[in-house]
Amino acid sequence: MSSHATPEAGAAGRKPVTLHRLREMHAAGEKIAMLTCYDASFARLLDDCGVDCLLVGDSLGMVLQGQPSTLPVTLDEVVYHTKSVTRGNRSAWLIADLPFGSYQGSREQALHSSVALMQAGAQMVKIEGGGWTAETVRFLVERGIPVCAHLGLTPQSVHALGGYRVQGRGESQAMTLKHHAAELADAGATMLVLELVPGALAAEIGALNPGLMTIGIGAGPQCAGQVLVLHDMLNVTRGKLPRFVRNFMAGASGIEEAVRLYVQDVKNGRFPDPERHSY
Ligand SMILES: Nc1nc(=O)c2c([nH]1)NC[C@@H]1CN(c3ccc(C(=O)N[C@@H](CCC(=O)O)C(=O)O)cc3)CN21
Ligand SMILES: CC(C)C(=O)C(=O)O
Ligand SMILES: [Mg+2]
Repeated sequence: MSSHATPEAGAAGRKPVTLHRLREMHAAGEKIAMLTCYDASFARLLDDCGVDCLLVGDSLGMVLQGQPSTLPVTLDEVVYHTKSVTRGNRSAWLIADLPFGSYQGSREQALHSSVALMQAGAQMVKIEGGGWTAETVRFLVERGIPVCAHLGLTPQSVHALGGYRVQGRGESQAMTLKHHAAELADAGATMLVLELVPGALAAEIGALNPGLMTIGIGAGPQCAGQVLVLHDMLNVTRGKLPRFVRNFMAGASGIEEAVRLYVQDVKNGRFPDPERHSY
């Protein structure tokens, strides 16, 4: 198991990805490649393949635990996986999801939950929803916690939304989404995951908020970056997958090549395909 890499060197000896570096990439038009990650072994592999950001997503409830939604996931569970990912990761930027029920109670609850994630090794927390969340985002950002917002299909609200459906269709829904994005940007969010929204709307939100790095999942190619659930892009997930997923194992010799292909195709704009993976 000997390695000739220096202890602090990650993918091809890259320097740690910082918020400063991500902003530079964004300004230069270099796409940000993000994947979900839940354990130390994959953290090392994804980091070695040049994935910019790892997300300890509450999707772990579905892909690791077999739950029917992300709602049963607890803060302690996300903390546990964040600690594992932190140990395996060397240089990728590490984001952890605030799970359902860990931030809605009060700004103080959101702070306590975020502290737990940051102490587990996260460098940024992700919070679902718009409107009331803006004041929580401001509270966290003022206290030194970088925040990624999440709009569009917010899976913790699946029962309120009536299923995993495309969001922001129609003029009034699109207006609300744009309004929420602007409020979150003003509150100090530095990233924004846009899930299952029309590509044109995602592009518009990015253009209207140049300080906000938009990360799309089923939101078209005109985002600052892309994210997928690891098990989906590695063709591990069984059953019907959302149309925005591409199986990167097809045409790859193994997991490492599939991940490198993902990074490459996000960077050069070949993923997502505006026809097949967008709405
Ligand atoms: N494995 C996994 N991958 C994910 O991307 C994911 C999760 N789990 N869990 C949490 C949410 C749920 N997600 C989903 C689930 C289903 C669709 C889906 O079936 N979408 C339809 C579009 C429906 C419409 O047109 O309104 C599709 O065909 O893509 C999308 C996102 C995304 N997230
Ligand atoms: C799919 C991403 C954006 C997520 O929130 C998760 O994996 O939980
Ligand atoms: Mg999530």
